[in-house]
Amino acid sequence: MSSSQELPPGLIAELMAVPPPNGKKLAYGTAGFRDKATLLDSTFQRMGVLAALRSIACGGQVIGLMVTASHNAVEDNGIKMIDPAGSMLAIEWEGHAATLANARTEEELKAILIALLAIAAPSFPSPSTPTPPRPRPRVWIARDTRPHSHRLSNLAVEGALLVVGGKGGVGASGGEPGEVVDVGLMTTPQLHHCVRMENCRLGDVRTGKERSGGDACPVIGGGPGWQGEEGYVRLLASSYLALCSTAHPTAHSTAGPTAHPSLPSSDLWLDCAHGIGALKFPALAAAVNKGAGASAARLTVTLVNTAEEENTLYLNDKCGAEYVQKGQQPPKGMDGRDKGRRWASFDGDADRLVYHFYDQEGKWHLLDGDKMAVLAADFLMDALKESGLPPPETGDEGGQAGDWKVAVVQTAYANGASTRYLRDKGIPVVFAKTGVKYVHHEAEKYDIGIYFEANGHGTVIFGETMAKAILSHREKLEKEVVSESEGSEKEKIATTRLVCALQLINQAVGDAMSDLLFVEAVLRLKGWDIADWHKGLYTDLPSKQLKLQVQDRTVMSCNKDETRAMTPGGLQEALDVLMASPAVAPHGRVFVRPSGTEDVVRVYAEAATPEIAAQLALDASKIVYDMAGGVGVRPA
Ligand SMILES: CC(=O)N[C@H]1[C@@H](OP(=O)(O)O)O[C@H](CO)[C@@H](O)[C@@H]1O
Ligand SMILES: [Mg+2]
Repeated sequence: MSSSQELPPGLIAELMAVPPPNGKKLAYGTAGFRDKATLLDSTFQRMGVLAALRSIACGGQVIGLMVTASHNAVEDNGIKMIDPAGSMLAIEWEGHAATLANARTEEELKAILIALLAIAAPSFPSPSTPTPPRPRPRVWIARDTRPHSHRLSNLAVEGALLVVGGKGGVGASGGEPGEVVDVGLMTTPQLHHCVRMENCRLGDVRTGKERSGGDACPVIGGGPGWQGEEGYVRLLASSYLALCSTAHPTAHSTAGPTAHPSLPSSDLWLDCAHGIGALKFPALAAAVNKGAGASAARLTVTLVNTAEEENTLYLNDKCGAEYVQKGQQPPKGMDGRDKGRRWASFDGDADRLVYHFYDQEGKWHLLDGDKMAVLAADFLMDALKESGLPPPETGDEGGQAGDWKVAVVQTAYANGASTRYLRDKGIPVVFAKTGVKYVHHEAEKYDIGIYFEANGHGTVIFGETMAKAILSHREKLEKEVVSESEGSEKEKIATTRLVCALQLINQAVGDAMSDLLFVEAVLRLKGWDIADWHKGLYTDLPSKQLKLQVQDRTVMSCNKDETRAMTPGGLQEALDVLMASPAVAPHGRVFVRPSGTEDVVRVYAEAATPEIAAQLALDASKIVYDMAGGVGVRPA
């Protein structure tokens, strides 16, 4: 059993010297800890400690810490942990994070730290099972461009060093100190990628067995040096270019977009939300254009709302994916002169993406996460059908390729029209609670799980069996004697498209830069520009989102997919009356839920017209205000 003697010397004293914020119960929410930056010193230091212990628990694999508050205003900051596979922190450790962050006395700190050490590195007292050597912990820390991110990142580094050792300290490993690397400015998805790839390269650190060279990752297959930020750029640029090159010969020519007016213009306007995307996208675009030459794959990007230096003060201010999607409005820097231009918006840490444009009549349109989910699902289902991929090894004869499990995961916020479109095309749709960890976890249950929350956070997850099947199918096709049949050419193109998608799309987490390249490639392959995409799939039902403050949002609870409020009693019944009214039925729907990232209750309504949707949202807000303890001015 571990005891306080096992704790690194001085650890408790160091943590007691930086107490948690008064009167605050910290929760590790959908996106880690997130609050006003001035309240988080203790939390950052302790997350450094926790990351080192998590690394020991994971056998010395790299654990990531991302310092960001994503789409929140600049005065906020936050920190979230990245597990060895580049995924979000295992849900069972979220509780440990909250207990450690909220510990106020020496006893509370000792209790949680000893418990964590026992989990991370159980010692076996009996001589027959000698305690295995404790792995050397490894922690990588990255940050976004907020003015306070660097200072807070240093606190996390110091916290990690208290456990890892270094600075002359003896690491928890008892032997030589581990490693704490400040990898500096990165987008959140870049750190997810770097953590995943480094652990793929390391192989099983317990045995020290390095993976054979080139096998960068069991899911996306071999490839020279896809580790690190440079590897990230190399992987995305090469797979984007390979995807664009699968255009059917008749559709594209190397003469560039002007050769085929139906092709999208290579011009793209990118609203960077004054965030990290402005610093990181140019390197990716340069790598793309180095390989694109004058071909249709070329990207001519105009950056708007940039962040020239590290401490931007206007992060997400009247711009960025959250502002555009929630407000259904163009970002600053865009106006009616932009008719027909293809615009995209990142959020502050470049893990969310939405598209938008002014049509020739000067009307502004949003293409949100639902539009990307449907574009991706359409494209990948067609590629799967045309690839000739053999059915999964189901053990019984006669399996059909249709046995691969593909689904689009949506949340209650998905526009009803998108759900209808997918189901009408025979593409399975399942629902999950709102929050990246819920939809990501649900998507992992499928061979291809597609999820894009309406706010633009999303990705496509290929299961390992599916990924291996796609890669070996391509290998088989490449070895086949070149057959002139159109069928085999079609199979090759479709299979290559699946491989490129597998490698281009960030498998670890929603990634605005990776998603943008995927959309740009698919638009080129379909010969669509943004107006074609907007009208080529389905027409959104008008919708409206509101949020209001209540005394205590935990009085509200919802059912499994958050489409109905379970408490407070009577509230859902009142909403049902609104939805049953002749003016609203049959398309109108409204739901309310407590936010997991802000101290608000969110309201979403959609209906046949913008006016009905707005009125429905307002009437629902009044019911929430009256029945769930609204504060401030009653909605009117
Ligand atoms: C309506 C909405 O956009 N909700 C967002 C928001 O969660 P809330 O629990 O609604 O605050 O932040 C989450 C983390 O970024 C994201 O996953 C989710 O989609
Ligand atoms: Mg974000």
